[in-house]
Amino acid sequence: MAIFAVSDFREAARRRLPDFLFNYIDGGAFEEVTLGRNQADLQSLTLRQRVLRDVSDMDLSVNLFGQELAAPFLLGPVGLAGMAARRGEVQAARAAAAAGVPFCLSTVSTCSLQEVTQGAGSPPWFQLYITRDRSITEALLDQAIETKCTALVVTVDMPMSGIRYRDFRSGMSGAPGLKGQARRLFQALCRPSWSWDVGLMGRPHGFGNIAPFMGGNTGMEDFVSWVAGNFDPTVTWKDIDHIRSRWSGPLLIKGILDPEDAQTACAAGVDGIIVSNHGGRQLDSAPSTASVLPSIVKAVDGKATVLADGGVRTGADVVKMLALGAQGVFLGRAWAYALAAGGQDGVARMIDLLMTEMRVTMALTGVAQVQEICSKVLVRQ
Ligand SMILES: Cc1cc2nc3c(=O)[nH]c(=O)nc-3n(C[C@H](O)[C@H](O)[C@H](O)COP(=O)(O)O)c2cc1C
Ligand SMILES: CCCCC(=O)C(=O)O
Repeated sequence: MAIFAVSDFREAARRRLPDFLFNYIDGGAFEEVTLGRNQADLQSLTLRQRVLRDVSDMDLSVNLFGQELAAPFLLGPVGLAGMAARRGEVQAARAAAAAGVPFCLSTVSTCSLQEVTQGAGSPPWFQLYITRDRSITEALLDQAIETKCTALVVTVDMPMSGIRYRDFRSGMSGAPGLKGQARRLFQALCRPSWSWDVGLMGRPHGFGNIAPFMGGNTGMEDFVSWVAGNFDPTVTWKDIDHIRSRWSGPLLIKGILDPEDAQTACAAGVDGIIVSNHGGRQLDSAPSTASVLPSIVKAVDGKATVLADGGVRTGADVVKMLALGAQGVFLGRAWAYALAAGGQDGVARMIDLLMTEMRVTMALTGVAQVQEICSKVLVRQ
């Protein structure tokens, strides 16, 4: 199908992926209220059209943590994204490296940190989950240090995995044993081009970084039960202090949605905060990220770099997040859909598309430099 926008990538992904995988990527927690709010609140913001301001000298580049980015967005951590296409995270990381934007590898990727680093020719950012068995967290942290990852993102909004009814309904989880396997196999057989590309059921992939800790188990239900058993409800700010003492590079906390938590994060010495509700996959009925971003930027008061994600599907959405005070934006589903639809080329195309949309949006709002984007590009409501 012809692709012009991220919404087309989503439709192409829906057609190409087996049902359980598309719904895992596309879905959110419980009734998906927050998932809907993220996009709806961004869409409800009105941009201010300005004219006759010479916007010919356009520059999208930004510097984050001493790293030069070609555009103010990056590919955020998406677990199991690698199942969307053969050696998927390597393909996405290559597209990101070629475009000059960072790629952040999830703890629960299908390709390992080593494979992604070798495949892309440079180390990615690494996203760390703190596991119940802290020796796993330590081992992952050691790997990130050895690999010289360019930033560490500690995700803190998952002391417990959110409940996603779509995963139950599709057979991704909640249908253990043969029944679940048979359902997923049937869905894969209905998607021959995906099955051919990734190998039946993504089997050759394994579960990258966590595979060594899964005791030789390689099935989807093994993954789901590993996750359920290893996410740790005892996590506190002390764990962040510990990670801060071990990690000297840029440290970001992902999953902040409250100004008080943002201030505590600054006091813990983090370099960056990612305002995120995990793409509406954790606390359903939590506010959209766009709605809380300005109050968090105010609370942080320049003590850390504030990034944001949630519902970003267009270049205009990126501009809006920056207008609300973010210094950079993480993409989630946008790149996962593109990877599913077209592998490395799909992700490259998606990045290019967002850059083009940003340029046009900036030109029509009368700004040429990313640094000029501020609340003035929004119509006050
Ligand atoms: C399929 C999927 C898997 C995800 N896995 C992770 C993960 O492993 N670690 C993490 O920190 N965030 C994860 N996230 C959350 C994303 O990093 C990001 O916060 C979210 O997708 C942003 O919302 P958006 O997809 O609407 O842009 C995942 C999101 C999706 C859609
Ligand atoms: C299943 C939990 C790990 C991946 C993740 O963070 C997500 O699916 O949102």
